[in-house]
Amino acid sequence: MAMTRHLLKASFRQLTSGQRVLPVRAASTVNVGTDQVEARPFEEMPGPKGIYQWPVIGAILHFKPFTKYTPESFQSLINQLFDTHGPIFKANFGFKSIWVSNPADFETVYRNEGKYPQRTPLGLSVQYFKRNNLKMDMSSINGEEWHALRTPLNKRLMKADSALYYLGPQNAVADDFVKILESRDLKAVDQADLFYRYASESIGVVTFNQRLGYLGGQVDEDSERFLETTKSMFQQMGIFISGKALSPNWYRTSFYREYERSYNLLYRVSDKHARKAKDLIEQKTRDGTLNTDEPNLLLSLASEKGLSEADVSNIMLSMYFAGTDSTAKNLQVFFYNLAKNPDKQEILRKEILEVIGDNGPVTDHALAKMTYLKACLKESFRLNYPLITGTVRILPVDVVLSGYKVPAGQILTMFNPRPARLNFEDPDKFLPERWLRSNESRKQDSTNKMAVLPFGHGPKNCAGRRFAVQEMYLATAKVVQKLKIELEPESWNTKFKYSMFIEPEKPLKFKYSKL
Ligand code: HEM
Repeated sequence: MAMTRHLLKASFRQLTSGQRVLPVRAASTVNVGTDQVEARPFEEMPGPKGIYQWPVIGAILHFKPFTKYTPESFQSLINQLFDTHGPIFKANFGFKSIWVSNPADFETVYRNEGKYPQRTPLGLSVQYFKRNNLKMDMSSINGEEWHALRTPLNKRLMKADSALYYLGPQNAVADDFVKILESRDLKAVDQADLFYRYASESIGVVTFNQRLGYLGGQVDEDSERFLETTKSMFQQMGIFISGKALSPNWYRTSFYREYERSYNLLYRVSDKHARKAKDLIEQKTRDGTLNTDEPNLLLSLASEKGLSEADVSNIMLSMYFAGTDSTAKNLQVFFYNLAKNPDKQEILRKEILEVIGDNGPVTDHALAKMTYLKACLKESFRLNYPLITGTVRILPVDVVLSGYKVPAGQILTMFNPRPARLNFEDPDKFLPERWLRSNESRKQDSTNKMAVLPFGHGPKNCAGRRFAVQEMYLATAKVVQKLKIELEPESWNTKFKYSMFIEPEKPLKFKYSKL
C-alpha cells in the first residue's frame, strides 16, 4: 500500500503540483483536424469512467495493488488504456488530461499551438523558482516570457553551422571518451557514469565555452560538484515524477530543501560562467576583436543587447541541464541496440571506415555522408522511445481530434511511443534500413512524419536537438571506428524503464574489444 500512497501524487504530478498554466486566450477559432460539424461532443470522448474519475482514488486504482502497473511501467498502462478506449481518451491521474496517439492528431495540435506554445512545467522546479523569487528557467516557462529567451537563441540555432561550429572541440571530447573505454576495465556502474560525464563534458563545451574536465585532466571543485549535483537532481526529479516524495506545495519538505540546495549551486556556477563570458566580451570590445557574427553561442548571446547577464545564465543553464541526462541515457540505449545487432553495427563500421578511415576526425563533410549512422540513431529512438510519454501542449483554441471536439485549455499528452511502434512493420526489430532513401518501403513507413518525434515539434521543440544528435553521432562514430561494442550475457535481454528519460532496469554491462 506504500505504493498506493505514493500514487496519490502519482506519475503525473509534474502536471498537478504547483503548475502554472498561462491563461488561455478566448477560444474564438475552431481549427479542425476533421470536419467540425460531424465531430462528436467532448463529453462523449471515451476513457476510464465512474470511480476512475474520482479525485485521488481514481488515480490510485490504476496502479498496484489494484492492477499490475507501477509508475515505472506507466507506458504499459497507457498502452493498455489505448487498447481499451481507442486512439484518444481522457483520464484523471490526479489531474485531468487527454491522451492522444494518432499522428494526424499530433499534427493538428502542433498546427494550433500558436506563437506561444504551452507545456506544463515540473511542479518541483516551479516551487523552487517561486520560493526564491527567481525567473523560471527557459524550459519551465511559457508565453511572452519564454519567447523573449527562446527568440535570440533560435536566431543562432537555426543557422546550419550552430552545432557544426563545435565539431572540433566535441571531436576531442569524443576522443577522450574512446580512450577511457579502450584503457579501463569498466564496471557497469562506471559505464553509466562515464556516459553521463561524456554528455556533460560535450555540452559544457557549448554552454560554458570550455572543457569542464569530466573525462580526466583538470577539474575544479565547483565543476565536479556541478556534475554530481545535476546528476542527483535528475534522480530527485525521477522520484518526484513517480510520486515517491511529498508535495512541496504547502511546506518546504526535506526532499524539497535538498532540491533547492542543488538548484542554488547550479545557478551559482552558471552565473559564474555567464559573468566570465561578459568579461571576455568586454575585453574583446576593448581590443577591437569582438566578432558578433561568430557562431559561438555563449559569446554571441552575451553580446546581445536585449539579454541581461541573468538571462544568458538562465538560457545556458537550461541548455546544459537539459543536455546531460537526456543524451547520456539515450546514448547508452543506442549502444545497446548496436551491440544487440552486430550485423547492423558491422554495416555502420563499414560506412564509418569508408568515410573517415581508421583514425580520421568526424568533419561536417564526413557527417553529411554518414547516412547509415543517422538511420541507426533514428531507429534507436523509434524502437526505444527516449521519454516516458512524448510532449504536452495546452492549446489556445478548440480543435477536433480523432473526431471529438476538444475545448481550448485541456492538457494534451501526445503519447509518441505508441505510433512509433504501431505505424511500422516489424516494430520490434532494429531496422535502420527503413529510414534510408534507397529503401522501397520507406515511403510507406514514413507517410506520417509525426510518428517518431523524439525531440517534440514546433517552436517549443527541443532547443538542443542539433547538439544532442551531433554528440551521439560523434561518440558512436569514434567508438565504432576503433572498438567492437558487445554486451555481457547478463545484459543481453535488458528491459528498459522510465523516470524522466529511458533507462535500463539494471545497469548495462558493455564489453569493448579493439578491432
Ligand atoms: C537525446 C537527447 C534529448 C532528447 C530526447 C530531448 C528531448 C526533448 C523534448 C521532447 C523536449 C520538449 C519539446 C517539445 O515540447 O516540443 C525538449 C525540450 C528541451 N530540450 Fe531537449 N532533448 C535532448 C537533448 C537536449 C540537449 C543536448 C539540449 C541542450 C543542448 C536540450 C535542451 C532542451 C531545452 C532547452 C528544452 C526546452 C525548450 C523550450 O521549452 O523552449 N535537449 N527536449
